[in-house]
Amino acid sequence: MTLQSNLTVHIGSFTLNAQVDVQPGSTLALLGPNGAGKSTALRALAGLRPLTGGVVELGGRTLDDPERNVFVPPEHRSIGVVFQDYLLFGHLSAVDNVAFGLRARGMRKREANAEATEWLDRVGLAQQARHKPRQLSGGQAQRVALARALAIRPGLLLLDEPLAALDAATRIQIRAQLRKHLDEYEGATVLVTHDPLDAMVLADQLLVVEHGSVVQAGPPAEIARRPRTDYIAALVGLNLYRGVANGVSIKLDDGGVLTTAHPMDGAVFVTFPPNAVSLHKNRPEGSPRNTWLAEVAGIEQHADTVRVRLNGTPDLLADVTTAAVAELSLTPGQQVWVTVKATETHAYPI
Ligand SMILES: Nc1ncnc2c1ncn2[C@@H]1O[C@H](COP(=O)(O)OP(=O)(O)OP(=O)(O)O)[C@@H](O)[C@H]1O
Repeated sequence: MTLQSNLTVHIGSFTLNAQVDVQPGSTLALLGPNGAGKSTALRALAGLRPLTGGVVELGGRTLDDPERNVFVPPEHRSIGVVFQDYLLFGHLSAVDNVAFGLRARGMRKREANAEATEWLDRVGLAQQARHKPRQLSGGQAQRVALARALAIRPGLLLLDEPLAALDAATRIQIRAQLRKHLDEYEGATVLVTHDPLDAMVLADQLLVVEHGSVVQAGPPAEIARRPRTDYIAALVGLNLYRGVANGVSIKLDDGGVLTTAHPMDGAVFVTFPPNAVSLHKNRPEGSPRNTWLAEVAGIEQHADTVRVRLNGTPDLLADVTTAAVAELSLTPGQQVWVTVKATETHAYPI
């Protein structure tokens, strides 16, 4: 079913305002920092938090419209949910958990059990059908919850941080399986995450929410290539600036000038990846056009690179090797020369 919604929710001083539309067979990820309003959006769609304003329509049916006094309670919406806070019923076996929604919708016990068993088989848990939730691993419980949500053949599937509680190895495995189930699922899916990798792997569309508002929407690759806020740029690991282009020269709004390879005019965003930055003790000779002096503000060790935060005009992130850190004997407070080739920068209109 197609989801069309315009969500306005007030909670105390917080306001969520977001348009969330998803086509059948498609997955939209809501991505954003803590407290942005992602879970609030999901709860509003599920009917667990009534709208203050706006509308929720699923398959042409109005589920919530405060202006017209329409509110369909959660159990009467064709919506399957996998939420962290009520993953499974502890006293029911895996198969009874999956059968629960079918029974609640009037299916006879034997039929519901047969369907539930099929669903458990589909998520690879036929052997665990009689297990209680406490006898399941985190990953298994997650799959039972997914089977329970899908068993009712909902028009809309809502997943709140479906992989957050899993350890790193299980996460990779469950992420791939979830992708497969979402590919097979014919309804619309809305997924909440603050892990960009989950969003990139699982979703066809991203909606980035900050402070209760949508700051960017589009396909994941497009958002990664053209981030519009610092949060998104940091998430996808890019340096991002706003400025005004005059040919290949871009005067940055917060100070500094960058040279880019392709001439442009007017207000632009300009980005370059941290691994395109070189650091030097002395001003390099015959260096690229983008050369400036900056001060090391922080050094963080990542898997196989070191991310260096630098204050300058402009500030930036640089990814360098451990060897380079040692060679430059980088320490916070130290001054270094920064270079970025014009061909490594990417500018696009605002
Ligand atoms: N029951 C509540 N009472 C008061 N404030 C609330 C309540 N639920 C949410 N909020 C506030 O609403 C805002 C949005 O919260 P929400 O849980 O939707 O964010 P989120 O993006 O899902 O964050 P997280 O990633 O931390 O789960 C926050 O500022 C939060 O403090």
